[in-house]
Amino acid sequence: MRISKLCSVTPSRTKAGVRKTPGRPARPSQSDGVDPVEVVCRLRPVPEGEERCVEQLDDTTVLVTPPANSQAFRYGTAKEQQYKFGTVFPDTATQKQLFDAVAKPLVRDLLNGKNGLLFAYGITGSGKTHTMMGSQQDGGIMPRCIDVIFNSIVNYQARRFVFKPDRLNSFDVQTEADAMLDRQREILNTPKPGKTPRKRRVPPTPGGGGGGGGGGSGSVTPDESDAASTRVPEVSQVSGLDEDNAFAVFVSYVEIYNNYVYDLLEEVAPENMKKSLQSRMLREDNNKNIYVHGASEVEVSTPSEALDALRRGQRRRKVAHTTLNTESSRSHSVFTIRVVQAPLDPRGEEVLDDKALMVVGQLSLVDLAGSERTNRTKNNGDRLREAGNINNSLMVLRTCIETLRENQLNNANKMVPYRDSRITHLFKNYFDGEGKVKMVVCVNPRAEEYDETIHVMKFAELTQEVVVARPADRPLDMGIGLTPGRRKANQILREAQRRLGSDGRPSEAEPSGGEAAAELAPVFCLGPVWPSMAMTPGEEEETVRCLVRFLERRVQLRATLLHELQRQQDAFRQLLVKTEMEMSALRQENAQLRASSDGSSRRTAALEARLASAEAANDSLNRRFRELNENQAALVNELGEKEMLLNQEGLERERVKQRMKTRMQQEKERLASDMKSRIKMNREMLKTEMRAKDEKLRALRDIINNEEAGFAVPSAPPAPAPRPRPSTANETATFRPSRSDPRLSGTPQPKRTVAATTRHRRSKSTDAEVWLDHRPGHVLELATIFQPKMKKRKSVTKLDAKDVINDKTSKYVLTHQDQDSQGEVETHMVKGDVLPTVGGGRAVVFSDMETLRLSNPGAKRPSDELGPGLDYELARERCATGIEGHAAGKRRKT
Ligand SMILES: Nc1ncnc2c1ncn2[C@@H]1O[C@H](COP(=O)(O)OP(=O)(O)OP(=O)(O)O)[C@@H](O)[C@H]1O
Repeated sequence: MRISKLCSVTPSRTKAGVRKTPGRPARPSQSDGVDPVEVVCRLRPVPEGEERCVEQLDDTTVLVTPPANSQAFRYGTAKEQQYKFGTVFPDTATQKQLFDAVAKPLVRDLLNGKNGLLFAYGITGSGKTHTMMGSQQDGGIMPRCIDVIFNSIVNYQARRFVFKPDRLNSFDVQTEADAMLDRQREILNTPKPGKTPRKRRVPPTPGGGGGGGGGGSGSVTPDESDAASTRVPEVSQVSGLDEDNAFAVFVSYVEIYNNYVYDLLEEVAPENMKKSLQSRMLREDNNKNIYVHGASEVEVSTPSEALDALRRGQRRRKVAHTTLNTESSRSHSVFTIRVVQAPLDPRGEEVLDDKALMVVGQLSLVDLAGSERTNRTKNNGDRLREAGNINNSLMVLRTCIETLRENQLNNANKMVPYRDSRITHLFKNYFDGEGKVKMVVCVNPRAEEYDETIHVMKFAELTQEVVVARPADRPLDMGIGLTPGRRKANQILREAQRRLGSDGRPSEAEPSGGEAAAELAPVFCLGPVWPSMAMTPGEEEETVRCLVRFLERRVQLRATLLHELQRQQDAFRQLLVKTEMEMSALRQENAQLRASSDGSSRRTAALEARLASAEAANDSLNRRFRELNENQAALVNELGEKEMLLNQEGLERERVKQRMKTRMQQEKERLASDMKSRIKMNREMLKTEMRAKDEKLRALRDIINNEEAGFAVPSAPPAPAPRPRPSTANETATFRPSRSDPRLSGTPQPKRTVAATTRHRRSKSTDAEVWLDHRPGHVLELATIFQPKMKKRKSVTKLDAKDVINDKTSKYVLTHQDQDSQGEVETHMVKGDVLPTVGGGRAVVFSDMETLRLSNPGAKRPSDELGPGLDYELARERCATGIEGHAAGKRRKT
């Protein structure tokens, strides 16, 4: 039901001096058939010395000051703010004061057949449970409501099981016989005290009403019963109830945990106690009221039975420990009290069996779970999921309230998302105008709680701006023509019958039959009390006249009553006849309907079963969906983390690469410079070696020249040694011995009369060659495999001119032995061609030198110094340098 009217601002909301939130709309007045949601604020005590952020300014206003360590203060968005509520209860306010002001009017409404919703809202640890439950000695709203209800209906309670829930959110009236059967069944089903030693029945409280029968749910543990005995009950009551009605009280207790509804009063066998409860569905009854389908509704006849049910449910509530509050409620709990009343029959004896005459009032007392920040409570796993669900359902509650307010302000018809959360879905009827809504905002004034308290304050203030339609008064007097005072008349009659003996006379024990008659008088009286009949002399006539008048009035009244009786009897008879006729028609119709109803029932049962399985499937899909969502969120987080790691690794790899590059570059440069210096050193060594060898050759030439006096070999002055030049790969590959080197040939260069014999030429005339093998001094015979090949030769130790100057000798070889740098014997064979000179002489032109050397392969040779890592280019260069150094065409045999 949409509330379209908005009304003027109430004076209390526009009090001077109060800084209001800008743009706040006017609050509707109550004269429009609507009531605003009543919001009161309760501050909880703060330990001495702790910093506060909430102060009470007056009965309706609080001042919220941001502390320096709050987020809002840090972001610079904080400022002092005043909030106004219906009433502000200071931290010294008692439970009774709060109950009288807030909950008692709702109990009055309940007993008059109206609905009410009261919920406690606030952050974790702000005192919601304390406000709703309280302690044994100082009960909160819930136990006080129970006490006041029973205090008020104690004399008008229906017998147990007369009203029976029909499991479709309504009640049936049973006949006294059926109710008695149920009572007997209950007694039989109640465990015997001997079988359950840890539990015992609570004796009914004195004056506990005419319930009789005792409750099956009334068993408590000794501890609880002790606690009950120390309980201080609320003694007040509500007056003005219809005494001719019979009342019964039913309680149900459900919790909404992770957006599932559980029945906290579900009968569970002790062995199954630890199994989790089955979740329940929310359904709409015939009157479009939302209710928890299949939730247990327990009839309670005494406050202790009701409190026992409350405690039983609380034991099952999911209470988890968080770091904020050691006993924090992790679920929303809804304790619902339903009071059923129906008129007694004309005799004042039994309840009229007519559903239309029945009136049911409902009061829902809700302890919401605390809103909390997950990072502050360090929740994880299940607790984190709980926190998410709690915050989500509270968020939906806020959204519903905001949408309602918006609709009412703008006369719009936006859909209110009641169904987004179970808690709002369950409250839908209240906001649609089926009852009064009140909210107790519990506030913990500690400065630490500022950031969350401010959200609670804003929401609470906003809630006050929502109005709900005032429920129409339900006619408790059904206008069915029943005589008022039936209950009392019946009681008196019963009392009189009890006092009268079986013979209809007053029993001996009774003081007098007259007293009973006197008590009956007010009920069956035909007029005022009899006038005095004492005959005072002189006033007899007057007395008689007065008596006559009295009797005439009485006779007249009697006649009127008789006439009325006759009229009523006639009307009744006609009604009976008519009813009888209708009854027979109805019977026929009933038979037809029953037949079709059976079919419908079967179809309904099948549909119900399908619905149940669909709901179960839907439930599990929802659960799965939620799990998948959670998994997805977790995976997304994980992915993000992994991507971050990858990025970091990439960066690290780049850094290492860069470092390696730099090091490689440095190493390369170092090696290059190292190599250069080594090469330089080797070159120097080779040059030195070459110089030494040149020296030796020169010495050899000198020897030869000296030994062969008269041997006319013109010798040219030694030419300057050619400057070593850097060799190239090509030069190495196309190695040509420098036969023209004047240092070796000893041929006079300027004349150039004789061409040096080439090896090529030599090979062609090998057979014709006659060698002059010159071995001066002692030559060691070496076991070399390679031996000079000289087919024709003449060996001499001392050279004679005629050995050379003849026509036969064409080749000359000088064998010379030496010691190399390793101490090995090196045999040098300096070869030359014996060529005729133009003067008719003979000249030896040195063209080749062969070196025979034996060396130990294990011994270290100078070339090894180059090391294993010697670069090919470097080796080649070094060889080339060596060859270049041996400009005389030296060949090495090893
Ligand atoms: N008005 C008060 N007077 C004295 N003590 C109080 C008051 N309000 C709260 N407390 C104490 O503060 C503590 C926390 O209160 P309570 O459990 O009621 O918080 P809560 O809002 O229900 O928390 P949660 O949402 O976690 O269930 C309890 O020990 C309670 O006794």
